[in-house]
Amino acid sequence: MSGLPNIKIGPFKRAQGSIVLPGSKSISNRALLLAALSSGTTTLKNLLDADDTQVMRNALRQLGLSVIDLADNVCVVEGCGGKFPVQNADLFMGNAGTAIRPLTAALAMQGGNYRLSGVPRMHERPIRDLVDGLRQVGAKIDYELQEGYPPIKILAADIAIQDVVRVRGDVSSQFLTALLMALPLVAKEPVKIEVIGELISRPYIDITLKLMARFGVKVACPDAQSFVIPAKTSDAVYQSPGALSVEGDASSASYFLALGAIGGGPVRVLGVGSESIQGDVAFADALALMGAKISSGEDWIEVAGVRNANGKLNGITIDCTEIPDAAMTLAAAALFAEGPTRLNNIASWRVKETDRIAAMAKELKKVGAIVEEGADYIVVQAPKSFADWKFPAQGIDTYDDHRMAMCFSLAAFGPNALQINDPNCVAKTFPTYFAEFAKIVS
Ligand SMILES: O=C(O)C1=C[C@@H](OP(=O)(O)O)[C@@H](O)[C@H](O)C1
Ligand SMILES: C=C(OP(=O)(O)O)C(=O)O
Repeated sequence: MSGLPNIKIGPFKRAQGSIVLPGSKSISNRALLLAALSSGTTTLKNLLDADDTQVMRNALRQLGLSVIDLADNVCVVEGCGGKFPVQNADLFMGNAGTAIRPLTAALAMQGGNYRLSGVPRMHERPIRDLVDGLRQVGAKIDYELQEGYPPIKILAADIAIQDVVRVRGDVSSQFLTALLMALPLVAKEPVKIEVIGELISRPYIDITLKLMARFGVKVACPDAQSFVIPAKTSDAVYQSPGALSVEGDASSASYFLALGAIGGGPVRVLGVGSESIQGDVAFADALALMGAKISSGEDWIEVAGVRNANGKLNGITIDCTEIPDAAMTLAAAALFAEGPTRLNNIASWRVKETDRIAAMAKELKKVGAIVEEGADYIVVQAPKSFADWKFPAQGIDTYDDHRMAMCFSLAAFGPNALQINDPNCVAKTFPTYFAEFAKIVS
């Protein structure tokens, strides 16, 4: 599909089948970094092969690590025991938040000189709260173009660990994740990280803590806003667990689960289920609230149509602060619901791959939905009947946002075929999305 300007899909009526999910982006990039920082060799299984995890792998290789890709998404990482072999590097981070933010923090602990940059949109995505946190322990970081945004330069500095490091958590949880993973490298004494104000996207912090524990570092959480990192007892803080299997991606699952509701199902996703450590599995609960028939096991979730006799979902009002990514799928599923769907607490959408609230609103209107947007919410009302759907002759624009492309594949269950522009942007987290989609729709 590489480079295709657009694809035309649908109209479809049925979705049925099962899909083996690619590995979780969030777990893959954390596991790669922790494996690199640990002592010992780690064999990562079911690692996500996509743009976001390739930029992390390439950066680690540039930093002097051995990161070897084997067949079947197995990757072997030779840990460096906390000190990267290369102390000067210019690293390209694409548009991967889970790469640039944690790496910035880890690099700031190294005493070397590094530059991190990305695609133009990355240079519009905030990093100030992380830089402010790192400066509290003596890190020297300069903004190259615009204050508060990449590209950034990390300059060699002596890190002087403090008892308490404060960080804001209301723009992105990735800043806290980055500090949590990096500060153990230098914590001669226990360090408390205090979150100032609201902490959004909390389930991603739980992923961070669970993975750190797998690599031998246990963080205490005396209250919801405080995290205590233990004092290091040896130079190599992180210990390789030997092998680590990456779960399927719960955000990627959301598109197929929604298809199982609007296309009758059953559609089963394999790789995430009741045992998942990812917050986005809660998408299934939101879909159940909309009237979908859901069942699940340890590592699978299935959707078999909807409970309503008319075959439609119900509109709901829901707080999305814990499922920022899968929440986009709810906005698209709302095209097949009776009554409005209101998604609250989604301000962070505005600083992700694109301004997702604006992009969603604009494209949903193109197919005939009635949409209201606010600073931190969106309300989506489906076209009243099939006759009220509009046909966007120029297609649906995707804004270089993988989730826009994947969400709008759902809209091919309306009355018209649909053109999706620049579908290849799914490569950020799910390069084979449209091939997998084609296998289950008719
Ligand atoms: O830590 C992570 O793996 C992520 C955290 C979330 O970002 P925010 O914390 O910025 O909401 C999420 O949207 C992103 O896709 C992955
Ligand atoms: C927000 C996302 O990505 P990132 O990790 O770049 O923040 C996303 O995948 O939806």
